[in-house]
Amino acid sequence: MTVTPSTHDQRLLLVHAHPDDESIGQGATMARYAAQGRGVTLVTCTAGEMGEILVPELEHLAADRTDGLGEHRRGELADAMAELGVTDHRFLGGFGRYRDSGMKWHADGHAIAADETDERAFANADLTEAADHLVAVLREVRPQVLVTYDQFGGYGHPDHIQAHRVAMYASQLAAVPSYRRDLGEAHEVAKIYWGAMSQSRMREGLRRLRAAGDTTTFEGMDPEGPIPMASPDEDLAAVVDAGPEAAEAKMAAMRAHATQITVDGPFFALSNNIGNEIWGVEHYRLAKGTQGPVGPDGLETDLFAGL
Ligand SMILES: CC(=O)N[C@H]1[C@@H](O[C@@H]2[C@H](O)[C@H](O)[C@@H](O)[C@H](O)[C@H]2O)O[C@H](CO)[C@@H](O)[C@@H]1O
Ligand SMILES: [Zn+2]
Repeated sequence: MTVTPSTHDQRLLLVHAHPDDESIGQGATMARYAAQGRGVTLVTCTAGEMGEILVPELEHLAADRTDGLGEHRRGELADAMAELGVTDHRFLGGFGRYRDSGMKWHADGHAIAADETDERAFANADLTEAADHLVAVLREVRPQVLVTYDQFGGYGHPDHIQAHRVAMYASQLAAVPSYRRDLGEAHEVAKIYWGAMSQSRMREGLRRLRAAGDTTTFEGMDPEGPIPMASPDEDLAAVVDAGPEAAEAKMAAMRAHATQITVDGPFFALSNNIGNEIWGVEHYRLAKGTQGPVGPDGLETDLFAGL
């Protein structure tokens, strides 16, 4: 008799660069899988120390002032995990081991991006050393499914790109029995997915926003023109429609990241205009493994399909 793992034996591990990425990218999937009793582990590579601060009374936490934003976002992340029902969260190498590298085009003008000599910056980390921290977690948790960014980090943030590289490299190293036996017994992840945005769904959402008279959200983007950073349908392998409860949990988790996401910002404009259900639908590209049973659209509806 083939013994198939119950949902309680199924484990998903996600690798993200900053607190907030997990909720934005896969918050609904995380909430649904946690509610189903599946194991959900989040590894966050930095504490987001270099982020902007959208809450005026917290501006003193900025990196070039008290540098307290990382600790504050640690709390935001804990609140977001509580909203999603996720109980296993780790910082890569421990809290503060790797620092947010910043971005050159910081919204309020001062470019607080780490330079290439800043050894604390995640983007400058030694790839093998960073991957080894993740090898230890992969060999401990032994997930069947791993989720991270594509090679561009979704939109090109250096920490996202580095998180992709660390996740993909660590998944290979973890599977080699003779590699770093001190980090645990070898484990091969069966399926790896990259979070993705559906070009057709984004186009549909933009059309509805513009039809509802909203010309400011994603200003300048033409619904009939190119949709940056989105994947054509033929590149997608899975769509998780996590349902309304998970969508609400995802929105609550995004709200928890209050220094990064404002409820009147573009993240919420879409749902304010066309309904919250859009947040419950999350798309994926398959980077490793075999696509399991699919629906009429040619997409899996579950990341453990076929396992
Ligand atoms: C979603 C995400 O990856 N956020 C990152 C990103 O934040 C952006 C950054 O502060 C940029 O300067 C702003 O213009 C933009 O609006 C923000 O989304 O980069 C931050 C710094 O590395 C990081 O902390 C944040 O989590
Ligand atoms: Zn990020």
